[in-house]
Amino acid sequence: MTHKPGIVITGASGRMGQMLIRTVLESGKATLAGAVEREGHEWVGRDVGEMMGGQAVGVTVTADALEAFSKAQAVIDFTAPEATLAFSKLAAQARAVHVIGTTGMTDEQIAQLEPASRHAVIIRAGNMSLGVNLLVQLTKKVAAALDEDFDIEVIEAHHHHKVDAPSGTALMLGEAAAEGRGVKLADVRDSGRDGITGARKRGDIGFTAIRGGDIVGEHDVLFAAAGERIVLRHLATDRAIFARGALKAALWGQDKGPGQYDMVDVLGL
Ligand SMILES: NC(=O)c1ccc[n+]([C@@H]2O[C@H](COP(=O)([O-])OP(=O)(O)OC[C@H]3O[C@@H](n4cnc5c(N)ncnc54)[C@H](O)[C@@H]3O)[C@@H](O)[C@H]2O)c1
Ligand SMILES: O=C(O)C1=N[C@H](C(=O)O)CCC1
Repeated sequence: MTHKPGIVITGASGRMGQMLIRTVLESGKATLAGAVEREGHEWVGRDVGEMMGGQAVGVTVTADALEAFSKAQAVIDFTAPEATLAFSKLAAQARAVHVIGTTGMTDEQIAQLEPASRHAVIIRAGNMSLGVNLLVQLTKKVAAALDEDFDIEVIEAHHHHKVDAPSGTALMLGEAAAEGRGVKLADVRDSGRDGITGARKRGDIGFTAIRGGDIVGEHDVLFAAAGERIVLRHLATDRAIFARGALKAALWGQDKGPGQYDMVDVLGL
């Protein structure tokens, strides 16, 4: 690729925002076309490189997302559900590829992305890493091979700042397990056990969320039967894996037609 797409990073000061900015700047495959933060945020009006504690990079953080998007070919967005919905409309207006890493969106919010996807490419995944997307495929296969004698539990662990549970990744894994079993996750989902819950219901898919310290992201899919257990596990130790996946998605989306895609499309899994 000779032309390097310009990429805007939203939520520039966030854990993922800063990792994405570093990843784009170091990639040699894209340019940093903008950095967006909330109105009133202390980084707005300042050079993003300096705010990250390094050299100036010539990109001033702005709260004017549409202005930034209109100068870019892609937007990488790891923020919060309400912000992502607003950004989807603006990215579509600017005809920029919108890569969405934000988790915790409700089904209603996800449905609201549809109008934007008629005009622009949207690539959304609760986890952008190669490893997790492979694990999703494995989970589907294992669930399809086993019957309900195997209880399926998804156990996830994240840092203490995380605001949504179960994690987006846990839900991807739960969806994959449900698909493998030929059921709808909504019909068998069991999250947040507490108190006298009664015995586990056969066929349910359970979720457990651990929050603590600086855990980047850990996911187990447990298949537990009488006398044996299978555990499929992914451990993330560096947020760079998510940022690399998101950049790959932004580049992949450049020659695609409007619509909604995920990392399985991007990675060809
Ligand atoms: N899909 C993946 O691979 C993946 C990986 C890691 C994190 N995530 C998700 O990414 C999201 C962000 O995670 P984080 O750890 O970086 O959180 P964070 O709290 O560190 O960062 C979020 C940033 O978004 C900014 N923001 C919020 N509303 C905004 C708005 N309206 N305009 C501009 N900026 C706004 C905040 O100011 C903050 O800087 C979460 O939903 C998380 O679950 C997804
Ligand atoms: O740090 C987070 O927040 C993460 N969120 C994603 C999720 O909800 O699964 C991916 C892992 C890190």
